[in-house]
Amino acid sequence: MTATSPAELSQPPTDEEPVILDVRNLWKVFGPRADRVAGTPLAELSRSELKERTGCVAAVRDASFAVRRGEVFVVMGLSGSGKSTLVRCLTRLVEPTAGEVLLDGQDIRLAGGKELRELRRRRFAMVFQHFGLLPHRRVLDNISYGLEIRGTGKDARGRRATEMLDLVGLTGYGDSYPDQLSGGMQQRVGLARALAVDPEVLFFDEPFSALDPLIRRDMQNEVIRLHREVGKTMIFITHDLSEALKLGDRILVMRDGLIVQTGTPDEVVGAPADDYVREFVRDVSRAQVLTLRWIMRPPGDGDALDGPELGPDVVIKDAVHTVLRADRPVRVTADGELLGVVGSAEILEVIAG
Ligand SMILES: Nc1ncnc2c1ncn2[C@@H]1O[C@H](COP(=O)(O)OP(=O)(O)OP(=O)(O)O)[C@@H](O)[C@H]1O
Repeated sequence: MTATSPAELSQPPTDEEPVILDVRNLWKVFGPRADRVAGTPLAELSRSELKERTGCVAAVRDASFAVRRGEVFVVMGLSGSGKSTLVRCLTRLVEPTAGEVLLDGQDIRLAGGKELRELRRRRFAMVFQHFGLLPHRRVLDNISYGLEIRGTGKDARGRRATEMLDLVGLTGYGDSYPDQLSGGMQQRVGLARALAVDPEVLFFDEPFSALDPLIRRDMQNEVIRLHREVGKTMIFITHDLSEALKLGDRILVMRDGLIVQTGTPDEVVGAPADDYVREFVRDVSRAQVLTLRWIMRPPGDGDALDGPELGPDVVIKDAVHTVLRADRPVRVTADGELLGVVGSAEILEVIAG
C-alpha cells in the first residue's frame, strides 16, 4: 500500500457522488398527539412554551439533507439540540413523526418489521459510546455476532472476524474477553463488529466521548484510516467541533431541533450561517481549516504574475512557507486558469486572527 498524505485523506467525495440517504422534511416530536405539532405553527413556539402548552418536545424540526455515498457526514450540536434523535430516525430506532427517509430512493418509513430488521442487519451498522459488547463472549465472537444473527456459517464468520480483528489493529486479542481490554481497544472491537457485516452505512453515536483525549485522538485517526481503506458511508454524531472538523467531509450543525448549517469544514469555519455557528467556530485556527480559495484576491495592477503557483484547495497552513518566502504573490490556479493571488498580507491577516 502506498502512503497517503493527510491532505489526500481529507478529499471529500465529489458532487457527482450518488446520494445514498435523502432526508426530506423530517420531524420528530415526542409527547402526546405529536402529529398535531409537526409542521404546524405550534412547532414555532420555544421549547418551554411548546412543552407547557402541549406536553410535547420538538426534537427534530423539518430537517432536509442528503448524504452522499462514501462520505463522512458529521452531525454536530450542543447537548439537547437533537443530534441523536435525528440520526436514530434514519434507522427508525426512533420513529419519525413526519417526513421521508429515502435510502437509495426507497422510503424506509414504509418498511415493514421484517424489511426493517433486514435493513438493520445487512445495510446499517452502529458504533455506540458505551461499546455495547457482550461481556461473556470473547472478542472474536463479539465481532462475528452480527454475522451469526444473519445465519452466516461458523467458518466463514470466523474468517471474517479474524480479518476485521487485524484491520482494527487487534491481532492476537481474539480470545480475550472485553473487560480484559482498555476502553480504546474495546471501541476498536466495536468498530470491527460494525465493519464485519459489510454495511453500506455506518452510524457512530458519540463513539469516543468516554475515552481520554489521547486515546480519542488515536481512534479518530483510526476512523480516518478505516474510511480510506473500506470507503464506507459514515454518519457520525459529535458535540466536539474539533472532532467534526477533523473527520467530516461535511458537517450538519443543529440547534433546538433545527438544521442551522450544512457544509464542508471550511464552509462552516469560513462562512458560519449565524451567530450560533460563529460562536462554535470562534476559537478554531482558520489557517488549519481554510484553503487559499478563502483568502485569494483578484490581482492588482502592481502585482507581478510570475510567482509560485498553488491550487485553491491548499490549506493555508500548508501554503504559509511558500507565500512568505516568495518575493511576489503566489498565483492560485486551477486547470491552468488564474483564479486569484495570495500575498504575505493575506497570510499574515489569517495568522494574526
Ligand atoms: N424519548 C424521549 N422522550 C421525550 N423527549 C426526548 C426523548 N428523547 C429525546 N428527547 C428530547 O429531545 C431533545 C433532543 O434530544 P437528543 O438526545 O436528540 O439531543 P442530542 O443533541 O443528541 O443531545 P445529547 O448530546 O445530550 O445526547 C431533548 O430536549 C431531549 O430531552
